[in-house]
Amino acid sequence: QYQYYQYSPVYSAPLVSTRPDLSYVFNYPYNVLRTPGGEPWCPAASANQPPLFQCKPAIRCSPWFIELLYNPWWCTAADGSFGACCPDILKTTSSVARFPESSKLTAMPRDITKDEMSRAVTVARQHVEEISAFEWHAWTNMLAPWQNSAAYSYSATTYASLIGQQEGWKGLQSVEASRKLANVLKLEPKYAGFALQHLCVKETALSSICRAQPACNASALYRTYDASCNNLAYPNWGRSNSPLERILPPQYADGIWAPREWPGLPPVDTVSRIVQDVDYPDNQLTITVMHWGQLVAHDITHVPTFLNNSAIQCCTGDGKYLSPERTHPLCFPIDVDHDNEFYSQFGVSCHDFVRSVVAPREDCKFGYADQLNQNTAYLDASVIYGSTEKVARSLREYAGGRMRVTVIGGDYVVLPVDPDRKDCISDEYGSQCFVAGDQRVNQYTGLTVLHIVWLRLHNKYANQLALVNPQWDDEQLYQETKKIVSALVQHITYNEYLPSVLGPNLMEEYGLLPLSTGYTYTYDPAVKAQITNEFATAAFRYGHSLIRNYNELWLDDTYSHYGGELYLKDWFNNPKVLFDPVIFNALLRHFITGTAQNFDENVADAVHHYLFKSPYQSWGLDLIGANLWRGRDHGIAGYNFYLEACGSKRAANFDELLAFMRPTVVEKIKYLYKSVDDVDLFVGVLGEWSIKGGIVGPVTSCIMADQFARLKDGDRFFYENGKQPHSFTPGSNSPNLKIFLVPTGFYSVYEFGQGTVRHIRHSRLDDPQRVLDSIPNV
Ligand code: HEM
Ligand SMILES: [Ca+2]
Repeated sequence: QYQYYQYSPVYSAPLVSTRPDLSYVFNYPYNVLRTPGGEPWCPAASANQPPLFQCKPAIRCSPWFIELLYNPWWCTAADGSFGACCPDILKTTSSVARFPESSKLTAMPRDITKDEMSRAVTVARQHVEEISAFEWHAWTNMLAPWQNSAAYSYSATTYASLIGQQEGWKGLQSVEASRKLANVLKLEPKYAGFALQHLCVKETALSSICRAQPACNASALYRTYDASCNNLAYPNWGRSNSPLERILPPQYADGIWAPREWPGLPPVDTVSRIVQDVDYPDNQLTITVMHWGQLVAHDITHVPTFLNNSAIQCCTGDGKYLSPERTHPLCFPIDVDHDNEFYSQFGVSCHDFVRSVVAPREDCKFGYADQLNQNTAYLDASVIYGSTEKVARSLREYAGGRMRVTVIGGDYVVLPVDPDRKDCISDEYGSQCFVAGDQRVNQYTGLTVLHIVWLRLHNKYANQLALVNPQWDDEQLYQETKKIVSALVQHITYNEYLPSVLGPNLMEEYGLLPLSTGYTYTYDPAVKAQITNEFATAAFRYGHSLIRNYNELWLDDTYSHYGGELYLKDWFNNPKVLFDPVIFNALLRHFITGTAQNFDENVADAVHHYLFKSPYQSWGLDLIGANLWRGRDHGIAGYNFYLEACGSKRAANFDELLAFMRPTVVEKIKYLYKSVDDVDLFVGVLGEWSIKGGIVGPVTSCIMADQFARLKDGDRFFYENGKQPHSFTPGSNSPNLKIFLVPTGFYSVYEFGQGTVRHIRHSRLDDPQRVLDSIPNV
């Protein structure tokens, strides 16, 4: 029943390997290293034999989980706990910046006159006003998705916040003006988006759309709410509501913003139909790997969709096309094949889909469209605290450094409920939505549970800090706690999550492994810690393959009372069950013991056919189709181009893809795509062979490792970063200091982060009961 990862027969190393990997560590003759009594022991430190091995609490050896699984090397750690022998990481060096920004500026065919420029701007503005006017038309004709439809829930979790909307309308003006200019200059699509970058928006009537640079306080001890000023030279880098970065230039049909759509490109529904729901539980990963991935995704990226007065409707309630005059100009509905095995049962031919918000370009030049990231790009726990000052402030209690909570029955603590947010499905309790640092908190019950755990953890630490630091006021308690909590989120991600996904070799190569002791000094202000479009739109959506259809509910800690299943498809955008502590605890138990689905091209029906299904419908939307369509909406180039960017040769034909992708996928797509260059990037993400020791494949891991190297080396506040005014101080045994320092590497989350679900692998490395015991109630 269990599947092992499928490694490529041909291919097993990272695409570009410029530095030695750590595999020699595991060729170490460990089985000779035993005491005469047969007890395993760890070799002593030795100068000529780095890296040094040590017996540590097992969780600190989690980057080497796979090696430990096959070559168990257990020992007793100094604190008497169950330990493992693994290398010490004393220094990391990153090979980040693989994708140096290549200047693709092409010459302008001729100069443009002031008059032509201002005419283009005027026409663009008129066009944007017409779009706006449609809103009024939609409003008066009651054109909006029905509140109990999948389309409505989809919009509820993806629509733009107020700032996102404002930036979006600015971005739209710049994009529309670029389109007009490309027409005036008769620029070919291939060059238009580049040539126009010679022209500054600032010098036109649109100058007010350009974002100002905030003034920074270089000695500030804490992160700003919106991540501005993290990079002192480029204070807008990684800031919320700024444009995504790109690894490769886009391939828009018109060179500016028309979706990647040309003759021969197969409909995304046809491509999505190669995906099936086959139940292969993973033999190594708990379902927490899936959840943690989603939480990380929601910390670092949220590309919202357009919205004005209300949610935008693109199809009728029963999945048919609207007439053109009733279709919103920012709709980009998905065509469902008439012979789709699933949707044809319900006569569905149209899936709601709204285009992503575009932002004014970072340099405020004209040119191709870049999409907006509404969240802070840094892994700074914004998923818990918010990505803007307004949201962050609305979540604080303003007493004792704590966050607002809802307390039910005296001691059951959940997230605050927002009486103004009416977009969740819930009957018994009315429409009750939780609020958190990220807007998508209600998307799925499991995700909401993680939000609650972290909220409680914040308040637990704030209370502890207040005890040892009675002189601290609310502000200092909040900021110090937030600093510790964001350090934990980073540590868990780099110590436990990423090694599972990328494998230890790539972790080493990109300098991503947490140190065993001391600080890192790899912070480099030239590293741009923005999220890449390829990462958000394709690579990091790999996690959709790990989703399972249901959670098993065990009602007590001895796992003897089974309470049935909680089906994902029944609980989208509906947090109602979490008002019951029994369900909350049962879900946590499942996080620890339940398996994720195996990573492959099979995806759970819960998201492939029932995404955002409401209780009043028998079908939902298709996340796989949406991922593919989103890639085209963002103009993401084909998989083949990323093979090249990651250091390989482009595949000349479909057979050459077999070195990178599983034959089960290649055999199907070769009949769908005309050219191997057309294959959508997300198809490659799902279809690639796993790299050794990791989950994802060669190109996906290349895009992901680059991203997480940016988020480490480009983050001035990265928890391990030393020699900064805000750096954590090293650990100390002094009782007063112990709590509020996160000494880099000296403590693992195991010792420090009691109360977090940070349990990535199966029980070999950890004791589930201990994790459960440590989840704080308050
Ligand atoms: C129950 C689980 C999940 C559900 C229901 C879900 C649903 C969604 C939806 C509806 C979108 C927006 C699609 C679009 O319109 O483009 C999305 C985007 C995304 N998902 Fe998931 N997802 C889940 C789990 C995950 C996991 C496990 C990961 C990663 C490990 C992940 C990573 C992402 C990323 C990176 C995006 C793009 C976010 C952005 O930039 O706005 N998701 N997901
Ligand atoms: Ca963030």
